[in-house]
Amino acid sequence: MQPRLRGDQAPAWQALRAHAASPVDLKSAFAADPGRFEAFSQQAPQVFADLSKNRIDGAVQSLLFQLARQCGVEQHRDAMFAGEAINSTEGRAVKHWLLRSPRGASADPDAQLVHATLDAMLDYAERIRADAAITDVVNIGIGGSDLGPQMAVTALQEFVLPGKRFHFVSNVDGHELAAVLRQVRAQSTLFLLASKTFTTIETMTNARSARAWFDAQGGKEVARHFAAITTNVAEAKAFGIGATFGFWDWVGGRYSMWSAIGLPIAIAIGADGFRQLLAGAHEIDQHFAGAPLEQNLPVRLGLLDVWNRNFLGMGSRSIAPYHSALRRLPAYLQQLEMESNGKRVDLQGRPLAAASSPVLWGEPGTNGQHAYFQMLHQGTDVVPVEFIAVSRASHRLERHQELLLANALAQAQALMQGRADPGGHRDFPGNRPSSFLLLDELTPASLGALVALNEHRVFVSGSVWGINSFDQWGVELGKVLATDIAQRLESGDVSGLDASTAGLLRRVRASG
Ligand SMILES: O=P(O)(O)OC[C@H]1O[C@H](O)[C@H](O)[C@@H](O)[C@@H]1O
Repeated sequence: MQPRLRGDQAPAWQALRAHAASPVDLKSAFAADPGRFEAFSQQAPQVFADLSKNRIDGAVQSLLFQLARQCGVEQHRDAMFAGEAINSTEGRAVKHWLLRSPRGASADPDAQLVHATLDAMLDYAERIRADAAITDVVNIGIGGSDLGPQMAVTALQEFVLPGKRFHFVSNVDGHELAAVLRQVRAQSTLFLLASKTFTTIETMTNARSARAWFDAQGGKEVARHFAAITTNVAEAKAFGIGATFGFWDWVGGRYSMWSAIGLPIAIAIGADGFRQLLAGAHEIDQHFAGAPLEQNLPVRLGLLDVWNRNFLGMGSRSIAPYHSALRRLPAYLQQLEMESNGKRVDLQGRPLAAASSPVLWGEPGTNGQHAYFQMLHQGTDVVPVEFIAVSRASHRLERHQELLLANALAQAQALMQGRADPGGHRDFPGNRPSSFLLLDELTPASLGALVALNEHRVFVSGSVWGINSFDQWGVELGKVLATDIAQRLESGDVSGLDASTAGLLRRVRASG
């Protein structure tokens, strides 16, 4: 692939800077243009998006599309879908999209393998679903081997098979595993050991402790109670596990819920449900691959993220899902965006001249309103908010859904409009941007689409920033140092350590 132009070196960047010097005032923009909502909203597969409450106008939007074209975002996208090794620092292709490509739809050489593994994984999931003796499924994994399955099983609780409980153990903190082990019995529990590398210290420690507990409980038939999901099948076999499901180095951890890492989801919602999740994501893949930039929602969202970050100087984005089942979505999106785009050098290893990933954070609405929305309305920092709402509820309780949706709409309106009050304390400045994503219903398909939409928007902003969104070297140093410190905690040796680490280590040992 041709080297691409980094966003800050593209001609459109300077033109956007000029526009940012006199940015849009939202209230006057709505007053001046009755067509603003139509112009800045769109229905994409499964997801409707209203971007009109962002501080953009037609000129900014078209410059952003120029920026994307000048940076070669389309060629970069096409290279990903062609299976090129765009994860250049690891020399890997990026093909999570292939995991949701329907049988026969892709000519990629790995397509058959993907479907054979998917079939085997879904068969296994159906067998576990039919096995009434298994009442508890404990997923042991961290990062991408935890957040996706946990987020999706939580989000799709309405679709979860009654009679099975799902637990997620990620932290090396033994309190987490101990709390789960107190609730389950060896003979009725299935442990899923999920780790792309099968070397992650948290997961291996939890896996060994779970296995020791199982043996101590007199657990029989280990192969029936432990399964593994990994790209490192040899290591999993060495652990003495029965069923092992593989995936491949071209699936990034944070992009892996579509692979066998999704096994807890498949057990929870069944093979058909899992296929719908994949189908929803595939709809967005096709949209991203084929829609013109001007009507391409992941492109529009990714460019908006660039605009807010680089031109309006907004350092964070708040995620506000107005559906309590989406409560793990902010955590999921944190890894997706911040591990992908939290980089400070470009593809050639040169320091970036412009800011990259914002900080993502958030809690479900309406809870957040009673906690930190104060800051969103009146704080000194302007934080763009992404509202995610679902039109139809799956419960029949009266009034709740209307009130929930009314609050989502009202918060977006209040951020935009503000309210003048010369008293100071009661003054709302307004002109605070937000986007509003709307799903008709929360289903496996719409969740799949929502997640894929976010994957691709992260691709787009990362592409404009000229970074590798698919490596994560920044997590390595802490892991190496923790291994050294773990040994020192045993031995008490503080030689060569900085004074702070040495002092803390002594204190921890003295009170431990
Ligand atoms: O699936 P594993 O190999 O156990 O990795 C689990 C997680 O840990 C790593 O440190 C990375 O930061 C994540 O991207 C990854 O998802």
